[in-house]
Amino acid sequence: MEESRGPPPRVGVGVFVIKGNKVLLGRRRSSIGDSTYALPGGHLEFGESFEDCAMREVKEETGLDIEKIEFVTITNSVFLEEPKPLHYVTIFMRGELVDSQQLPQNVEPEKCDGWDWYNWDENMPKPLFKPLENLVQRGFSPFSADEKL
Ligand SMILES: CC(C)CCOP(=O)(O)OP(=O)(O)O
Ligand SMILES: [Mg+2]
Ligand SMILES: [Mg+2]
Ligand SMILES: [Mg+2]
Repeated sequence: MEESRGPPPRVGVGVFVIKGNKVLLGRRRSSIGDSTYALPGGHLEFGESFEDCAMREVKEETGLDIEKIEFVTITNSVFLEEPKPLHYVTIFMRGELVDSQQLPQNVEPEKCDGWDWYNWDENMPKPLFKPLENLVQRGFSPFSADEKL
């Protein structure tokens, strides 16, 4: 049995907040993926559904209220370049603004440099957070996803 080279995998939830043909991204300030561009999202907490976690994390981080939340895809990401090795399974969800005019707020400036809207398939900011880069590498689009849990 191979000895463990890091802590047990944890579960993250990343949320594609969709506005027209754009998605919301922010540059992380974190021990994990510092200075990389990521979706709003975070750790799945005890007893939470994927939908509840998506709604909570988006609200906590951007102040946005989202609806029509659905599963889109999943990644299995091992972080070996971080200060300590980490392993995350990330559940990706998609949601739409309840109020299409609502503006994102940078509610946790200690964790994020700020939020902005980007076209998914062109001029994406770099570098992307590893789980998101994994999706780009495999040609994923949140606009055409039809993967089901
Ligand atoms: C590392 C990632 C895949 C899961 C955790 O995301 P996060 O660091 O944004 O976590 P929180 O928003 O819960 O602080
Ligand atoms: Mg969070
Ligand atoms: Mg987060
Ligand atoms: Mg959290």
